Amino acid sequence: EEQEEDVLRELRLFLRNVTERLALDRRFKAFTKPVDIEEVPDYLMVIRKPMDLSTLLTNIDQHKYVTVREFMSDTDLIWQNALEYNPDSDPMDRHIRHRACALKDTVRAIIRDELDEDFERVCEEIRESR
Ligand SMILES: COC(=O)[C@H](Cc1ccco1)c1ccncc1
Repeated sequence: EEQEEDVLRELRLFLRNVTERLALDRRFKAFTKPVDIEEVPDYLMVIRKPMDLSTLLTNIDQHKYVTVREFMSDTDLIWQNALEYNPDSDPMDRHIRHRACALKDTVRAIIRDELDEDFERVCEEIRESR
């Protein structure tokens, strides 16, 4: 009902704010847009589910996320894909992996500090009711 839509609207505002703050962080530049398949032709053979910050914003606007947990599953894809596709010891791979780990830690810290657990519980109840 209307109160549920108010909750989901507030969820989308929170998720947009988090995503935009991540996209402004220079460390996460490589995560702002989909990996360029022309530049990396084998990417889709290695990575089954690409994800990036611009796609998160599109998903938010398409009402894909009803809980923060669902949003976190997609943010986890971003850094997990980077660790998987860039596993070597050369400096480039080490650099993107360090940034991937920074993205993981930053998202978790924001959610821990800024998400009220009662709010997420209400979102989970809406999810289960649908
Ligand atoms: C999330 O970004 C990536 O996984 C690409 C993979 C990639 C390899 C070559 C071109 O792009 C990346 C971009 C920048 N620096 C390292 C790796």
